Amino acid sequence: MTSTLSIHHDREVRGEDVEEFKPERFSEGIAKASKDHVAFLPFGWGPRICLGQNFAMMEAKMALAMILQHISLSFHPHMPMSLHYYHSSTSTWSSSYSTCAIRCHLRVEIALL
Ligand code: HEM
Repeated sequence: MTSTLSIHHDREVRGEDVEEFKPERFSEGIAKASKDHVAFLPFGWGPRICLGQNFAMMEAKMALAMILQHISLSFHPHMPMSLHYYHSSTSTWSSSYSTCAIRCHLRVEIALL
């Protein structure tokens, strides 16, 4: 049985900062987030791969969309911003997709209900 926890915390593959919360490590896609592009297996792999993978991803996107409806985002006027378009065919979740990643600092205002 493969240990997803040890794969996702392998310093040789992910670097010494593996324990740090750095979502920007995925800014150029899953394939470039580590030295081994197949070492990201949140839903397992092979014949016993998670049956709810697509459902879980859809739910996560819906939850994020619902949260974002109550948050106002604006670009920070003094922070640099870079915009990247990339295309990947190695995603676990889709055979092919195009994505735009904006690396910037945001001001977040949350509207309390
Ligand atoms: C973020 C959410 C989820 C994560 C990270 C996740 C992750 C996993 C992992 C790691 C496995 C084991 C795969 C393996 O043994 O190689 C698994 C199995 C499974 N998951 Fe999920 N899962 C999630 C959500 C769901 C949901 C929402 C459902 C159902 C609606 C679901 C149904 C299943 C089932 C039925 C299996 C067993 C598949 C089998 O043994 O053939 N999962 N999941």
